[in-house]
Amino acid sequence: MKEQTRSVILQCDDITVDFDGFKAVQGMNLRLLEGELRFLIGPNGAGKTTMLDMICGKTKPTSGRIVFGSAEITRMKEHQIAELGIGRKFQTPSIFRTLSVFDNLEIAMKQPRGVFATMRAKLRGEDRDRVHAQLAMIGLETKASWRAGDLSHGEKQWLEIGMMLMQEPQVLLLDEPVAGMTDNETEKTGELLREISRTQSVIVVEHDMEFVRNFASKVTVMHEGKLLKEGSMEEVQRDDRVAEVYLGKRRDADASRSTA
Ligand SMILES: Nc1ncnc2c1ncn2[C@@H]1O[C@H](COP(=O)(O)OP(=O)(O)OP(=O)(O)O)[C@@H](O)[C@H]1O
Repeated sequence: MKEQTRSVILQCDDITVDFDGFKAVQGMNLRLLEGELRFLIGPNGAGKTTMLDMICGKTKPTSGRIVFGSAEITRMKEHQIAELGIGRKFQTPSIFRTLSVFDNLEIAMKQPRGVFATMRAKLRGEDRDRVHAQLAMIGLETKASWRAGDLSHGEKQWLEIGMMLMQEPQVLLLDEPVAGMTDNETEKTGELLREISRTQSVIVVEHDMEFVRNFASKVTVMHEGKLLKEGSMEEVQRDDRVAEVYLGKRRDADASRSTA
C-alpha cells in the first residue's frame, strides 16, 4: 500500500517524560501508519524504550498526547491499552516453559474464558485452525508438541510474537527482537516482521544496524530524548548529525554495521 493512502494508526504528539528532573524524552513526535514496519534507533539512553513504555501505558508522559486510532490513550491503564489493541514484547520472552508450543498459543488466544478453563475446554475447530495458522506463520508447525522451554532462543522469541498475535493487536511494539539470535534466525525474524506488517503496524527498537538496513523502509532516530532524523535508512545514514551522534563520526562501511 502506498504511504499516502494509509491512515495514521498511532500518533504521539510532543511527548515529554521527566524522571525526577531528568528528561528522558523531550518533545518527541511520532506518527505510525497502518501496515507500517518502523524501526526506532539511536544511541544508548536515547529514550527509545521509554517511548515504547509510554505507548503501552507502562510509563505515563509528563506532557503530550498519545492517540491510537480515534482513542486518546495518554492516561489509560496498561491493560486497557492492551485490550484496545497495542501489544508489547519485552526482550526476555514470557512464555510458559513447561507447556507445549501449541498450548502457549492457545492460552494467549483472546477469549473470555480464564486460563484454566481454556486449558480444559475442548478447542473449537476454528480456534484450533487459528493456532495452526499461527504456528505456520512463526515457523513452528513441526514443533507444536514441543515443550516451549526446549525451543532455541530464536524460536522462543517467535513463539512469544505468535502469542502476541493470537490477541490480534493492531500495533505491536518490539524491543530488540533479534538480540542473541543467529544470522539465520535474524533473517527469519525480519521476514516474519515484514509479513506481520502486511496486516498490522509494528515498531521495533533495534541496535543491530545490519538488520535495520535489511528490513527497514522507514527509520526514526532518537538522540537525548528527541527526534533527530526520520526517513529511509539511506537518508538516515547520509545525515551528518546522525553520523556524529550515532555512528561516532565514522562514515565508513564498518560504522553502519556496528552496533550502538
Ligand atoms: N524509571 C526511570 N527512572 C529514571 N531514569 C530512567 C528511567 N527509565 C529510563 N531512565 C533513563 O532515561 C534515559 C532513556 O532510557 P531508555 O531506556 O528509554 O533509552 P534507550 O534509548 O532505550 O537506551 P538503550 O538503547 O540503552 O536501551 C536513560 O538515561 C535512562 O537511564
